[in-house]
Parts: sequence; structure tokens; C-alpha cells
Amino acid sequence: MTGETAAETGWAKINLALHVRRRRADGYHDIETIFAFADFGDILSVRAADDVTLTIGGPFGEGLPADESNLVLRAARALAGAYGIETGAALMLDKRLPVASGIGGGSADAAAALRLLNRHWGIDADEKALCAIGTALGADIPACVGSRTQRGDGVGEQLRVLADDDVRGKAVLLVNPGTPLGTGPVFAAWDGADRGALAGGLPLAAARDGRNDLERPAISLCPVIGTVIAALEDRPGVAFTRMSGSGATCFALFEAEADAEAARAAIAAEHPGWWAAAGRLR
Ligand SMILES: C[C@@](CO)(OP(=O)(O)O)[C@H](O)COP(=O)(O)OP(=O)(O)OC[C@H]1O[C@@H](n2ccc(N)nc2=O)[C@H](O)[C@@H]1O
Ligand SMILES: Nc1ncnc2c1ncn2[C@@H]1O[C@H](COP(=O)(O)OP(=O)(O)O)[C@@H](O)[C@H]1O
Repeated sequence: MTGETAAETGWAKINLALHVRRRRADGYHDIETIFAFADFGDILSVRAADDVTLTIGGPFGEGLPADESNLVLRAARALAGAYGIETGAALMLDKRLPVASGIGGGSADAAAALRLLNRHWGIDADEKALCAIGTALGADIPACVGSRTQRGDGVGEQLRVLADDDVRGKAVLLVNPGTPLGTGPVFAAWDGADRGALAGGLPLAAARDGRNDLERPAISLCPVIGTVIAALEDRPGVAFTRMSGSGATCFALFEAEADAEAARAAIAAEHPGWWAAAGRLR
């Protein structure tokens, strides 16, 4: 254990494609998805302490409970329980990603907590063991543990790392209209029609051939998503636009980082209430 502050980033998650194949008896849905990650996100830091505690700041920290419902604390408790850790940790979350927005902020934070405390407590568990702990807390958490381009099957927990030659380093813009959208209600609004499998191969090529089957139900619950997609599609240099996860955040990939930044600035000026962040896929 160290006395200094250490930190991990909860990288913003993007579903380049998301096919919903089947509603299951347990209420979940079998999906096929391609996960990619932006090179920015929430920042989680830790200092040595006797008890496990969480404080939250940052632009989206207000209103997010720092109690036992928070995925950071749930991940910390699960990790400590699995490895018999009785030491504390003072965790601080700088919440930079909008909450309930389809970019897995809570899942990314939980995964960051697993990676950070694995080091801080000197557990040295491997990625597979951290993923197993994450799976019990949320479908997206295993993908966020590695935070690299992956294919996800099952509820997204059956993972395969993909060769990412056609996406790594691509300029990306994320835009959220400021309306939180719960994952459960969007899956519940899916019409039940299986529109077919997601192709294999390079991630961007497969994504271009694919879909986000949650786009239609999400727009039915939150029509402004259609406006966000239209606002992204029009920009100079844009290569690909889609909604991420269950929404309402949408993303666009660009040929050049300058184009992504120009689009971010233009959208921020046109829609001051929206959140827009540009970077690269990691
Ligand atoms: C849709 C995706 C795509 O990556 O992302 P988000 O939009 O949440 O970021 C994920 O599958 C979400 O994963 P996650 O946000 O961890 O979901 P969970 O907390 O496990 O589940 C929340 C609720 O969503 C529904 N759910 C979730 C995953 C799934 N495959 N089928 C479902 O039906 C269930 O009703 C569940 O109670
Ligand atoms: N650290 C956290 N950050 C964000 N949301 C959290 C966190 N801990 C718990 N939650 C809960 O998880 C839900 C899903 O949040 P989030 O992961 O941001 O969205 P999504 O699943 O749409 O990507 C939120 O509604 C929130 O109540």
C-alpha cells in the first residue's frame, strides 16, 4: 500500500455497433457488440485510509450519490470481499462523463476502481479475475476493465479482443443532449425483431455493415437523439455517425482530429445545453 495518490481513468465506452438478438428469460437480452474506447473519461484517484470512502466532484458529480449504490463503492467492496482485504481506501471520483448516457460512465468507473484498487491493495489479480468480479455488477464492466477494442457477445461479457487497425487513433466526437436515459427502459422498448448477426472482421468495417438496434427504441423515448445524429452527420470530414449503447450519447468518427474539434466547437455554439467532447479512439 502506498501513501501517495494514484489514479486511473474510466475511459468513455462507445458501441460501434450493437445488435440485439433475443430477449432472455432472465429479463436481459443477448447482444452482439463492438466496444471501442475514447482516450478521455472520468478520473478516479485513491489515497491510503482506514475505511473505504468515496467523494465525488467534477462537472457531472452533482446529484450522483456517493453511497453504497455507487458502482465505484460496489466494485471496491466486491474486490475487497473476493480477496479478504480489510484495509480502507479514500476514493475520489472526478465525474466528467454524463450519467446514464450510453457511454458506460458508471461501468467505466467500476472498472477503474477494480484496476486501481488491485494495484493499491497489492492484490495483483489478472484481467480475467477482475472481469469476473465486474460481471456480477454490470454487463458492461468486463469490457471496461480492458478498455480496448473488443467484440462482446452474451450480455456483452463474452469478450474477444479485436485487431483494431481500422479504428485505433481515429478522431472521435461524443455528443449528449443532456437527457439521462436509463438502459433498462430502452431495452424494454426494443420491438423484439431479430435483424441479424453482426459481421466479423475489422471493427469499423463490421460496424459500417451493422446497426445499433437500440437507436429506434431510444429515439421513441427521447426524440432529441434524432436531432443529435442529424447535427453530427452534416459536419465536414465526418466518416461515420451512430448512437452509442442505449443512448442518448451519439458519436461521430472523423478523418482528422481538427475536423472533430471544429465540429465540437460548432455544436457547442449551436447547442449550449449539450455536452460535446472530442478526442481519439485508444
Ligand atoms: C446497452 C449497453 C451496451 O454496451 O450499454 P449502456 O447503454 O448501458 O452504456 C450495455 O449492454 C448495458 O450494460 P450495463 O449498463 O452494464 O447494464 P446493466 O446495469 O447490467 O443492466 C441494466 C438493465 O438493462 C437491461 N439490459 C442490460 C443489458 C442487456 N444485455 N440486456 C438488458 O436487457 C436490463 O433490464 C438491466 O436490468
Ligand atoms: N459512478 C457512477 N457513475 C455513473 N452512474 C452511476 C455510478 N454509480 C452508479 N451509477 C448509476 O448507474 C446508472 C447508469 O449509469 P452510466 O453507467 O453512466 O450509464 P450507461 O449505462 O447508460 O452508460 C446511473 O443511472 C446511475 O444511477
